[in-house]
Amino acid sequence: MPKRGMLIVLSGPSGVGKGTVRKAMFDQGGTDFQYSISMTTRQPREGEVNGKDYFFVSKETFEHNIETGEMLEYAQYVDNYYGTPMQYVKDTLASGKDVFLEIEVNGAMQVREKMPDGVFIFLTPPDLMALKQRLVGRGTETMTVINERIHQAVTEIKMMRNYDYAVVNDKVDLAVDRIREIIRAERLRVPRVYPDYAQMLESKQVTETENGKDA
Ligand SMILES: Nc1ncnc2c1ncn2[C@@H]1O[C@H](COP(=O)(O)OP(=O)(O)OP(=O)(O)O)[C@@H](O)[C@H]1O
Ligand SMILES: Nc1nc2c(ncn2[C@@H]2O[C@H](COP(=O)(O)O)[C@@H](O)[C@H]2O)c(=O)[nH]1
Repeated sequence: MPKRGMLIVLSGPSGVGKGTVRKAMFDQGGTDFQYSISMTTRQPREGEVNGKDYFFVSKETFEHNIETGEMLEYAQYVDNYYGTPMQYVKDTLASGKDVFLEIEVNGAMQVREKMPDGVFIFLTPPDLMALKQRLVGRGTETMTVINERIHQAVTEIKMMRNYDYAVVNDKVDLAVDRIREIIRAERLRVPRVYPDYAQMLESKQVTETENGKDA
């Protein structure tokens, strides 16, 4: 059976640069993360492609998927549903590949409950003014929605303490380097949950004794 892949969860307020940092990291190469495409009821932005940026679905479809237990996590964020389809994450991790989720904080905490062996990283802006400038600069939301997202950001930033790591996105390249360092270190750490190495070593000794190797 292949070793299970690593689950990386990147959260942070809307506009902090999660997508930008993730794309820069993937473009640089040297990592082989499988990006989990989220499902949402929000309307596609100009240039967004169904099945690449998101699975864009109706509210009815999303709610059906919740009822049938197909979502690993989901949240309502500023009037829309966003969530992670479970099957892709499960299958990909089981095949030994690493999975990258880019999701907001309430969803991330649901994942943490279900998969505590994941690595949870919170991307922060240098300050709220920079965050607002990034959202305005992106030009994808109305000022009303931007203000709602900033309001939400204040609550989200307070949840940073529930993460394993906080990374400041002051400069994209620096943020990428910091995330790479975290992943490098995480690959060396004793697993938090599974497998239990101590138990594995103990059971190996017993097996070897049973096989007469210690005799
Ligand atoms: N370090 C940075 N310095 C300046 N601008 C940045 C930085 N990182 C990202 N940006 C810009 O900020 C805007 C928002 O970035 P991005 O769309 O990646 O954010 P996001 O966190 O993925 O947002 P959302 O959660 O809404 O999808 C973009 O216009 C991007 O170019
Ligand atoms: N809980 C989840 N949050 C998600 C998911 N996919 C994206 N998001 C977050 O939603 C907001 C808004 O996104 P936008 O594309 O409308 O700007 C942002 O914080 C995303 O990270 C998901 O699957 N689950």
